[in-house]
This record gives sequence, structure tokens and C-alpha cells, in this order.
Amino acid sequence: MEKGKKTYKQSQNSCLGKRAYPKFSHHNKVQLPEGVAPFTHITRNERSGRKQIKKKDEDIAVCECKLDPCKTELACGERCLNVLTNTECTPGYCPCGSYCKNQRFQKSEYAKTKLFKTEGRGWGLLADENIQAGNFIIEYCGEVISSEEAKLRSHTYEAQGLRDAYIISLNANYYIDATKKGSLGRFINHSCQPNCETRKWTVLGETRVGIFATQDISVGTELAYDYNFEWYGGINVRCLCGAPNCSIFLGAKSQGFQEHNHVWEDGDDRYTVDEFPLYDSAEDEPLDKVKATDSTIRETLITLKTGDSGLKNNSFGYKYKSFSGSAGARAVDIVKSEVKGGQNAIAVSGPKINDDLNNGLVTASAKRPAKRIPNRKQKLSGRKQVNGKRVAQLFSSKKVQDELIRCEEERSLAATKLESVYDEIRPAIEQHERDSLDSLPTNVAEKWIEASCSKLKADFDLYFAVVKNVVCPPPTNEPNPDS
Ligand SMILES: C[S@@+](CC[C@H](N)C(=O)[O-])C[C@H]1O[C@@H](n2cnc3c(N)ncnc32)[C@H](O)[C@@H]1O
Repeated sequence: MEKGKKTYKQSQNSCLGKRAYPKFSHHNKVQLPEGVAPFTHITRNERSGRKQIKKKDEDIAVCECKLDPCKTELACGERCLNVLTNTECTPGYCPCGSYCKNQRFQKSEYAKTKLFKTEGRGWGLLADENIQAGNFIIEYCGEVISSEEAKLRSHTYEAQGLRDAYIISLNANYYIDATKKGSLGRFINHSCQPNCETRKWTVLGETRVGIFATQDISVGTELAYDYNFEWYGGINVRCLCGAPNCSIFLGAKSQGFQEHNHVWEDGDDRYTVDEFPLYDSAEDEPLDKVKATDSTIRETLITLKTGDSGLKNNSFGYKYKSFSGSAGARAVDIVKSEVKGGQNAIAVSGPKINDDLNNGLVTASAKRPAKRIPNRKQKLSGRKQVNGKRVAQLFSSKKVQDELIRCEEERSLAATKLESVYDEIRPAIEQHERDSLDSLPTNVAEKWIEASCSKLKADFDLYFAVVKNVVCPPPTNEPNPDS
């Protein structure tokens, strides 16, 4: 793929007519059937307080497609280098000019769809034309928010009694919330036997989520994708997709599901839990059963398993209002759950891990996602390490002591270098996280890898020297350098 190519001038040819770029409004009006709760229709994600990033010329991916003037419908098709890497072509840079077919998100080239009322699952979206497998159906648009904001909003929506959840994950740190602003993609329901899926595309440097057909879909068929891995928040909802392989709950394997506590509500099939087991999606192990004994306060007994959250005990049980546990108990603050009979108001329930242990995040599964580079410094400084200088004192041989002290000094140099690289690349990492990009620039990643490898090597050299001198101590008749 050629980078940094300047604006392509379309060759004049009799097959080509003049074509201007259409203008697209990001707030296209749509006709909604009566009864649909109001929301603002948008066809482009909104990122509050953030400007569109202007990519440098050399960072723009330009494909190598050659426009066949007599077959313009094939411009930037499935073999386009950008299409193969889920990247949209950039207007003004694509060799196929305005004939480029790889700007579907930018031009909102959606399939025809229609809203309809489902039985028990609220509104749904159906295909209003035949859709071929692989085709782009619609973008999942909404407000791009941080994970902290997603948690906060999710709790607020629950507390407000909103039944339908519209927050999906964009990447490790960002989410798309289509609750108040979104495209019609927000109406696509979940199915354990889906006919479409979400895919991430890079569009003008930003990650966007599209819904694509995974099979041929005939007109009138409901569109559905599997919420697992993408879905965040909301109370646990019993899945009514009706598929034979139904996994019982929506998004049961998603990160949001794992990090949440949930209660069910009477009077709605989706919220009725009789003897359904609750699965810890982190490990696919059945937890203790959820009991619905009382219509006002439900008692839940859940076993929490701690991962690297800082809690020493591996598990502790708790009940609303009472819990048992030792090391973790101090940090657990039980929040009352009240389901008001008849009304749809739900106060969010669950254990609150105190700030000092878990940044105040409400979580039902202490199995944390892998930490990314920005958290690395905290880990580096907090980890208990062997001190080479102190170990050296345990050896009587001066030669061994010197060797270990040298290794320790090298290790401490490597650690300092790693910390300073961290400080140097931190702005680049933060910028990338703010821009919702999944990968770091190569030079940043390389610096980090190099410093990490040096530190690992220094660690290894020290440990190796200790082990070597324990297993094969030097002969005791070594000359005493002081004599
Ligand atoms: C993204 S919204 C989908 C549109 C929603 N049905 C509506 O009326 O706005 C997700 C919500 O739809 C409902 N839902 C989606 N799929 C479902 C399913 N298979 N079973 C039960 N409820 C479902 C749940 O309430 C879920 O929180």
C-alpha cells in the first residue's frame, strides 16, 4: 500500500461523466413508527469536545486500485488493499476518485431496513430488501465515551428504569452509547443464531463499527447479531431469541456483563428468572444460583473470584446486607438493591470495590482485563523484586558478590530507562487512546519493546547469576583480594 500519495487527478475518459461528492448530513431525518421512544438520529459518531483528527499525508493509506473507466462499478472492490484491511479510502487520495466504492461509512451507504415491533424484545430492525452475505448493512452510531463514562451512564440508565441497553464497546477504552443519539443500528436485537455481525473499520483514522450480513438475508427477515463481546451494561436480560443454542442471557460473555451486577424485574419475561443459573462469563463456571424470593428485595449470593485486583483471598461470598470474607471484606461495600413492585425503577445493586483497591469501579467479576501500557508504571514500581545487592551479601565469595552487585546495577539502570521511556511515550499512548485507535505507532511500540526487553534481560542475568552461584559455587580457595 502506498503511503503519502498526493491527490489523484482523474484521467479524462469518455466512459466517465462528471461527478461531485454528495454532501451528507450527519443528522438525517428518519421516519419513526409511532411508539418508538424519541432519540436523535445521527449517521456519524459524536465525540464530545474532540475535533476530527486530520491525518498527515504520509499516514493516509492509499490503495493501488486502477480505475477501469468502463467498469466503474468495480472501483475499490473486494481486492482493494484498503478493503482487505478494513480501512475506508480517503476522498481526494483514492486512485478511483469519486467512483471509489470503499467509502460506505462515510457516505452512509446503508441497506434498506425497517423498524418493526417484536414480541417481547421491544423494537427490532428487519431487512427491507434482499441483502447479500458480506454486505454492509448499517453503522452502529452513537456518542463515543470513555469506559468510566460508560459505567456511569449505564448505572444512571438503570436507575432511570431504561430497559433497553444501547452501549457497545468500541475498543478497550471506549464505548459507543446510542441511547440518546444513534443510527437505526441501535434497534438491531441480539440472537444466539445471528444473521449479521459487527465489524470494526478504520474511517479517516477513526475506528467505527458497522453491521454486516454474515449470510444472505431475504427481505422481511429480522436482522440480529450476537451481542457477546460488544454489549455493555444494562441489567441482565433473559434472551428471547428462541435459538436452540440460546445462551440464556444477553451478552453473557461480554466484558460489560462480567463487570456488572444485575437484578431482574417482575412482570416482564425478559427479567423473570426462575431457576436459571448465572454463569461467570470470565471462566464459564456456574456460580451460585440467583434467587428471587421477595418482590421488593432480592437476595443474591454470588461468589466473587479475585484476579489481580489486589485482594489476597481468592474468593468470598456475600449477600445483600451481609457478607463473609476476610481480606476482601474490608473493601467491599454492599449496595442495596430495591426493585419497586409494579414500577420499572431499579436501583443498581452490587458489590462496590473501594477506590484504593479498584479505582472505585463497580464490578461483579474481579477478573480484570489485561493491563495496557499506561498502567505499566504502577505495576513496575509496585512489584516485589529480588534485590541483587542484598542477595550478594548471602554469598561469602567476593567474586560472586561483585558479580551480583554488577547485575543489580545493570538491572536498576534498565528499570530507570524503562520508566523514562514510559514517560516519553505516554503522551503518544494517551493520544491514541483518546482517538480510539487500537494500535500504537510503530516507533512508540518499538521503543517500549526495546526498553522492556533490556529490563527483562537484566532481570534474567541477575537471576541466572544467583542460580548459577548456588548450583555451582566457585571454589572456596579463591585468593582473598584484600590480603
Ligand atoms: C440495542 S437495543 C435493541 C433495540 C430494542 N429492542 C429497542 O426496542 O430499542 C438492546 C435491547 O433490546 C432488548 N433485546 C435485544 N435482543 C433481545 C433478545 N434476544 N431477547 C430479549 N431482549 C432483547 C434488550 O432489552 C436489550 O437491552
